[in-house]
Amino acid sequence: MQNPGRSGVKYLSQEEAQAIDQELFTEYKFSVDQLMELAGLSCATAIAKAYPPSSFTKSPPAVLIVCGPGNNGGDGLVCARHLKMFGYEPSVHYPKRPGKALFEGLTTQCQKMDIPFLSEFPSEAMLIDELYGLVVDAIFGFSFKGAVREPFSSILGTLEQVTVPIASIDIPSGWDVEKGSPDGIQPDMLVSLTAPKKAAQHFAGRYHFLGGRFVPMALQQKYSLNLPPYPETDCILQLP
Ligand SMILES: NC(=O)C1=CN([C@@H]2O[C@H](COP(=O)(O)OP(=O)(O)OC[C@H]3O[C@@H](n4cnc5c(N)ncnc54)[C@H](OP(=O)(O)O)[C@@H]3O)[C@@H](O)[C@H]2O)[C@H](O)CC1
Ligand SMILES: [K+]
Repeated sequence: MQNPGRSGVKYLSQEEAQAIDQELFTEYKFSVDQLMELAGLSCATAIAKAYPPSSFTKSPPAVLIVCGPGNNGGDGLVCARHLKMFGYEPSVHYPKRPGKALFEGLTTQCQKMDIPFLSEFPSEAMLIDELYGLVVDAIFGFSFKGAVREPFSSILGTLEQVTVPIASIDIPSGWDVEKGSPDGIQPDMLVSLTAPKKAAQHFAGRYHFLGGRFVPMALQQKYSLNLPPYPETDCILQLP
């Protein structure tokens, strides 16, 4: 087996993560909506496990979800909807919206569930700490490359200074997908989808979960993912 992580699970290169993603769509005929729903539900479930509403210092448990322009941002919108169902009070910042029906639909669903969309990102980290007990980072996933462009570089600059925990979906945003980023945001939680990416080896937060229990066994074997067994019917699994 190549490149096994601490739990024996394989840590994927950017190219492998994108190849598996493509294969799920082209060969296995999943639709993006299907996998995004399962990915977002996994993230909300992991959050509820690590940060139950009772652990928040303020009630209602307010969560700020920052969504980026790609599918990672879509996972964030799905996560926001499920968090609301779980009793949290999510607010979304979604500054760069792709003009696609999938994302418009997810946005409408959130709006109709009274999830506010903030037009401006709070400029001060202190303000975020005062208003929210958790930040969900759904800005970039495994397709991120190069230097961060605006408006996300300012947003990530602010997030580097917040003291409330950050939960990152799939990759801590701004991190090189393989090498990580010692100067970037340092999330308290990482939910790796399908399988962890190489950057996850630099994750030093408290909670690393695996989510997205949708990879057929033949595909797991083709890429030697060596995924640990999920407990019973759970959609998430905590990695050591
Ligand atoms: N198989 C799975 O596990 C599934 C995972 N899902 C989630 O999807 C993401 C990957 O989604 P993808 O759309 O391929 O990419 P990203 O969300 O990472 O982001 C792409 C957008 O980001 C912009 N981008 C890239 N680099 C930069 C940068 N340096 N600065 C600013 N913006 C950047 C890019 O913009 P362009 O201008 O280049 O077009 C893209 O718009 C995966 O990580 C999971 O979270 C699926 O939901 C389900 C299947
Ligand atoms: K992310």
